[in-house]
Amino acid sequence: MGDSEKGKGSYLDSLLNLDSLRKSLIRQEDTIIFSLIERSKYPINSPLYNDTGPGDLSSSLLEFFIKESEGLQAKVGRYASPEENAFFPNNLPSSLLDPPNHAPVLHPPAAAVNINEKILNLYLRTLLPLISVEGDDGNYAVTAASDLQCLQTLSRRIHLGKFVAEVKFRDAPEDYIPAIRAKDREALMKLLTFQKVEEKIIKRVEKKAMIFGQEVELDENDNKGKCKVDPCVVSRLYGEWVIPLTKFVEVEYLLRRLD
Ligand SMILES: O=C(O)C(=O)C[C@]1(C(=O)O)C=C[C@@H](O)C=C1
Repeated sequence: MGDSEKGKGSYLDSLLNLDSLRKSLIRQEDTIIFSLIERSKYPINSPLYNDTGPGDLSSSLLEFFIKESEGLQAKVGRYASPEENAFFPNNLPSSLLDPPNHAPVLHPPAAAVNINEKILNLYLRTLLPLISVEGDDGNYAVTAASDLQCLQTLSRRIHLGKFVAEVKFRDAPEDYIPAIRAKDREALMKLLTFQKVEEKIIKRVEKKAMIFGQEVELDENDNKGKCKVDPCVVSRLYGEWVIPLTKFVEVEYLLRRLD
């Protein structure tokens, strides 16, 4: 087996193992928190989000930026990965690369679950005002790039729920199949919930936001203790949106698992 084959084997194994998926979710907390810290450098820059952009642009400047960026990334194979979901999946160009030659990990009809519209609305309406200050510094390109980074890291984390659901289903099909057949969302939610795991995550992300967002000074007395992103916003983000949306993806995936 060549190096690339070995790599593929362990990559697929890691997507079918609850411990390694949870490790990946923990590592993604760092990426999400750093992306929020980056976005908080810029003010809201609201002209980016106006319904119509400059000139004859019929969408917001941010939507235009996301569509064009996704088009470019699609050509380099981003959406050939089952972990990636586009915000504007219609009419994306094909990848220039050969498709991956391993068996799909996810159940094909269920793999199409995509809740990015919800994530985008939540980001724009609720999260952005909590992490950026009022104002307009005209830095629209870097602000849009920063928005896209936040959106993609959040989307990746939340949609990893499909893999978590697949592993849980494979581990105990006899528990899940009756609830899926009965389309019983509540029973599915109960089966896939681990309260203790959630409580730990919410505490950990608050602590990480406190540590990652500190001003680092050589003289400890100069550290005023102000964080770049409010740790309470990060724990709220996880408790009220990230974890519930991940669970929503898990349920949506499972409901299609027997199709
Ligand atoms: O770790 C799991 O079992 C998951 O399903 C992921 C997750 C999460 O979003 O972090 C969601 C539901 C569980 O209650 C715990 C954690």
